[in-house]
Amino acid sequence: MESTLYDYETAARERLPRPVWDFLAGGSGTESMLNTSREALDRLTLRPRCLVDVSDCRPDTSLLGSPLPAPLGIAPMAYHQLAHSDGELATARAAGASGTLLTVSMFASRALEEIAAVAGGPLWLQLYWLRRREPMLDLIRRAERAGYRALVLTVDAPRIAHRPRDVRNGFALPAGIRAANVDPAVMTATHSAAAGQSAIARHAREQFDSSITWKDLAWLRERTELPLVLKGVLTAEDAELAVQYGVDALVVSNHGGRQLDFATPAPDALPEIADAVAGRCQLILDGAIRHGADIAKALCLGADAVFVGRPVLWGLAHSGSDGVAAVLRTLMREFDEVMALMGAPDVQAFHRSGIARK
Ligand SMILES: Cc1cc2nc3c(=O)[nH]c(=O)nc-3n(C[C@H](O)[C@H](O)[C@H](O)COP(=O)(O)O)c2cc1C
Ligand SMILES: CC(C)CC(=O)C(=O)O
Repeated sequence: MESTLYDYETAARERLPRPVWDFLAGGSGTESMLNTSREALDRLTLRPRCLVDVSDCRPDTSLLGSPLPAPLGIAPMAYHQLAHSDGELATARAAGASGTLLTVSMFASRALEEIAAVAGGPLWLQLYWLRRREPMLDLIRRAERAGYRALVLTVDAPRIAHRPRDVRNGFALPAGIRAANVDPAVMTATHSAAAGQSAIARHAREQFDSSITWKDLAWLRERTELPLVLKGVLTAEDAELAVQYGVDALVVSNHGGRQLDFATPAPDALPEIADAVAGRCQLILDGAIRHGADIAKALCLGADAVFVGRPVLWGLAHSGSDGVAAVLRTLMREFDEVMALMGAPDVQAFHRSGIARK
């Protein structure tokens, strides 16, 4: 197996058709944001403590009541079948092998129930807010019945941003890959794009409800008992509102550089958000998590856990379920080592004093 996550990236780039690679790897606008979260994490150095008993490091934790083997989950990503024909089933099997949390995208290419049948770890379901609310409520009911443990509403995508690679490639979903869980009547335009258009962006323009506000969140809150997570929050102001509206966790995220160009890099936004919520809801950081040390840095900045995105798709493209399992194992092995060498025997031992800025 490969030794770092970047080895899987190389393999995935070699294996995948160019337009698919560009869809997975690409960003919005000038693509300036593809690197900013990485740069923000790289600016942080770790401040280790010595002579701490680390003979029995405990990386385990819990998110919204679900025990996890490490403060690590899989970010929601659409259409895993683009990377491997087994799609989300392969991802769920790999995540389940270690009990890792998998967030299933609203636009998963396998059925929610099929994914639940093979998953050994906790599952959350991510939603975009559609103009037609019934298909969304239908999905929520199905997720509740299938044992999903939380809903993740993505709030940084009232529309899908201009992504130049997809536009250049006229990106549309290949035949045979589709959103397996959403009423086909709502999945307009995903399989054909005129030159100079992205089918994904056009679909979102036709079907996403860009008029929703905090009031609608209250409407959603009333319709499900599942914990509610907002993904894509980047300011203390919105974090405060989220707490007031009864949100249980936030994913501090700039959507992997795929939405607002020139947004605050998520690691830079995290401390003000952690200060604002002061433990009233749990916090997850996503974007550019590529090494176990990034998990440690996120915890020091105030996160309870991180989500990893593209590396999971690299693992899928490399070797399906085995590749995803290897990506997760690599991150956990690296985190375990960082814990020992940082003098942090458990996840509570990470504080802001554990990092310095270069
Ligand atoms: C191919 C792809 C598809 C994605 N699909 C979704 C999605 O359906 N819903 C969502 O909330 N975020 C989606 N995201 C964003 C991820 O959840 C996550 O925020 C981002 O990928 C994290 O950055 P990383 O890839 O650098 O780890 C997607 C990202 C990628 C790369
Ligand atoms: C199908 C898209 C709406 C998902 C995606 O590409 C994204 O959220 O970045």
